[in-house]
Amino acid sequence: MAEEANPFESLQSQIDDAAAYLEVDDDVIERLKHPERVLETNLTVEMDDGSLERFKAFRSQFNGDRGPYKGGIRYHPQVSRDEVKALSGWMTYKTATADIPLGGGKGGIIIDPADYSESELERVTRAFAKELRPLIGEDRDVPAPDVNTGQREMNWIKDTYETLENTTEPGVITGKNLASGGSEGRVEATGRSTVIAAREAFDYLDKDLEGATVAVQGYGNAGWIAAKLIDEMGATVVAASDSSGAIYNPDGFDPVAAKDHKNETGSVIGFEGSEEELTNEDLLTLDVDLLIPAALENAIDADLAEDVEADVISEAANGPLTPGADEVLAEKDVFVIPDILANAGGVTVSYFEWVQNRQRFYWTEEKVNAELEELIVDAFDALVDTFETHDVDNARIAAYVVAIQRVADSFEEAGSWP
Ligand SMILES: NC(=O)C1=CN([C@@H]2O[C@H](COP(=O)(O)OP(=O)(O)OC[C@H]3O[C@@H](n4cnc5c(N)ncnc54)[C@H](O)[C@@H]3O)[C@@H](O)[C@H]2O)C=CC1
Ligand SMILES: O=C(O)CCC(=O)C(=O)O
Repeated sequence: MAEEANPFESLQSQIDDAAAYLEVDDDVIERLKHPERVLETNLTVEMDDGSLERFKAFRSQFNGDRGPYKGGIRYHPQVSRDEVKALSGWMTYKTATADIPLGGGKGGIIIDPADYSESELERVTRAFAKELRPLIGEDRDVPAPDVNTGQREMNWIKDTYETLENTTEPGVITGKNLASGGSEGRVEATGRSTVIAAREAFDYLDKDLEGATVAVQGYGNAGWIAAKLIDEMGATVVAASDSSGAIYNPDGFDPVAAKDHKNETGSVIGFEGSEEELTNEDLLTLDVDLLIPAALENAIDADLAEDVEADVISEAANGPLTPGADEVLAEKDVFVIPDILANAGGVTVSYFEWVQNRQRFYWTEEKVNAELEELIVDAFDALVDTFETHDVDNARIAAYVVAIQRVADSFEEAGSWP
């Protein structure tokens, strides 16, 4: 029977796996397995035809021991309270892995944006921003983009917040466009860290990235940029997918042309550089050197993991492997670079954006990318160091050992229980 993974339970089991290697008090570990608070709200919004529609929305503030809560806002029909809680926990351990002074949060609205006009989406977003207003702020909680949200939504949230607060506070949200106080390099940052981490893993495993074959599941912000950058590093992108299916060419294709095709038609399907169309499942089990899951949670469960043939997986998505898949892949010696490191580029450049907003002093793209490179390489080195010294089963556990220790240290150094 296929493994049914609740993302929040997956997060908690990842924490338990790592806690076994740590000398952190059980009560502190238990605290670090739950969000500090979760907002659940209903947005009632007027549609273009004058009718009213209700949307359930959430914001989970998981942990603020190391700094303001930080994490994206997702628009998707499958958003749920448990998914948002899990994503906010993963943010907590991601900011700790990258060693940036932020906590973890996440938000989401249960909505399929494809069903709504731009003006309806603007009203939904501004309604959510009103509900978020008492919770967010540059020193409290700083949202950002995630699945199906981007600069447009971030600009609306910033504008609503600043209007209601009668202030200018661009650091209340990141992932804005440049004219609204965004950072150079933020759009590319998630894909960039995914490939920097892959490059470091290939180096660590003594594998050649030049000519290595790559499959990318999900061709949105994270996936397509990862495809473009890994191609620039000399690897060959042979497969890509989106929610309509997958394209494949064993000789490789131009990832930018595939993206242009998706922009024009709405999907990678039908791209002229493809030799064959595959199902999404076929893509995940291709015999490639590197697999980049860049869509949603639970893409690979224990059953499917048995058929995975990639040597290295770099998780651009959050939570793409179930705990059962992790076990199977560890037994098969597949090197999995966990999401909390591989996709940490997004929040790291969000951190740079927040720093620039607060200083009102903006960096060049070269500076952003150089600082990002340094933090991701340092995080990878810390992971490898723990992977080797603690004799853990997989790289995810190593990343959590490092991250949980950092969060626990902040909590314990701040004082005692209330
Ligand atoms: N945008 C960001 O800055 C960050 C995103 N992430 C994670 O990366 C993942 C993707 O996010 P974005 O690229 O921002 O979203 P996006 O909305 O730009 O793109 C998502 C892509 O996944 C595809 N997709 C959906 N279901 C699929 C399926 N079953 N099989 C194949 N493709 C499927 C969609 O068609 C779309 O191309 C998510 O897990 C997100 O949490 C992580 C860190 C930061
Ligand atoms: O940029 C950010 O603050 C968070 C991005 C995000 O939601 C993620 O890393 O999953």
